[in-house]
Amino acid sequence: MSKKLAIGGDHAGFEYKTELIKILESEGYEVKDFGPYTDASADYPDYVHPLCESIEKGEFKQGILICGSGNGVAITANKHQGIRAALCWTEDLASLARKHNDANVLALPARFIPMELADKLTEVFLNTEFEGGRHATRVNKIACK
Ligand SMILES: O=C(CO)[C@H](O)[C@H](O)[C@H](O)COP(=O)(O)O
Repeated sequence: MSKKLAIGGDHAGFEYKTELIKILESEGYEVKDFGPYTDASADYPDYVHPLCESIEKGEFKQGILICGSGNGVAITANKHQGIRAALCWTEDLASLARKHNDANVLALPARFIPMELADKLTEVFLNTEFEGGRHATRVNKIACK
């Protein structure tokens, strides 16, 4: 799996995003931060759309999006045909998002999980492979175009 990664969110995810970038870079990931760059109130679509377009263009294989509940970023990301964003709050969900759904974006709910769990979910997501097989048949039927 590529060590290049896209990350973004909104003000509610800013602190976790900052922490995750530090951790990921210390692990050798090249992380592009799509913002926001402060914790001032921000509109997550302004950051989510550019990140998703970048993944759709092939500049990144995977991304992490963080907002308060994770729903705003996930809903926005999943408007993109090339994006499969999964909102995860347990390790099993993060693992299944990769194994069964080939999710390419992890959506994290910063206001509902501790930072240590956000880190763990990210690790599981980035280190779990898609199982393919029957799941590939289904995943190939997701996009609408
Ligand atoms: O969009 C969201 C809900 O799905 C995110 O959780 C946002 O971070 C949240 O709505 C931000 O709320 P705030 O009151 O503007 O801080």
